[in-house]
Amino acid sequence: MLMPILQVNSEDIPEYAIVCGDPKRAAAIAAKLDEPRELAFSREYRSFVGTKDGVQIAVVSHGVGSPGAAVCFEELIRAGVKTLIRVGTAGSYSADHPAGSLIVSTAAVRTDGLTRQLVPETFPAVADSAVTEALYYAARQGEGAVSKGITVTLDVFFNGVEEFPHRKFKQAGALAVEMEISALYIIASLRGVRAGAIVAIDGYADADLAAEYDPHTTAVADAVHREMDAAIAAIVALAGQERA
Ligand SMILES: O=P(O)(O)O[C@H]1O[C@H](CO)[C@@H](O)[C@H]1O
Ligand SMILES: O=c1cc[nH]c(=O)[nH]1
Repeated sequence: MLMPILQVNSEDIPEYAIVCGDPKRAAAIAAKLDEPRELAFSREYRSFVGTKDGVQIAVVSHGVGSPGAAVCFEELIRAGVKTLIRVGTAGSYSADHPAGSLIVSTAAVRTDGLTRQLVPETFPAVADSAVTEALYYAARQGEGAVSKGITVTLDVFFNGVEEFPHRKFKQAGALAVEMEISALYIIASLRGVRAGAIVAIDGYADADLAAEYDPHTTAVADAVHREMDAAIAAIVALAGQERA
């Protein structure tokens, strides 16, 4: 069956998928797989499939923001994906997590517009525990700092006249902010599949992003490569657990 927006055939989509915002990052992740094959490039959604240690993995970009990303997650699940891992970037809430460090997201604050139109506001956006543990273990095999904790999903990147909500979420224990994980966790829960996410810190959330945002430093690029490797290794480990 052809997925109308991703333009991929369900026959080509395996049970495991890595998703990320940037189509170029999707190509870089696919290049780490054996025999990668591009399936489609439709709108912001660039789709590949390849294998690692005999496990078939799809890699698909979802663009920026929860509504567009939700379309990607929904079509992948309809096509047969049972485990999704997001490999993203995020702004840090503290000097404990500087640019170049990694955070595995255990749950997401739902400061997005999409998920409140899917489930009640009291419903939590939580990662699958097995996926989270596999990601955290795999990430710690690489060099560099890795933490796990709550992340915030927000629709706003460049602020307007309203205050960002970062101060109160930091005080409550959140570690970083990005733009799609709550959608991933809520949709995974709704559709009965499992999901997890890892993000590379690319700066501080309370910086003036319009003036200072630079996700193209060597430290960030290295962290993105470490999180790509961690996601692939986590999927190979999860597939091994399922076979056992
Ligand atoms: O690096 P990605 O995966 O795109 O993630 C983050 O970067 C984008 C903002 O620049 C948003 O999509 C945010 O969630
Ligand atoms: O949403 C995002 C993503 C990366 N960095 C940020 O500061 N915010």
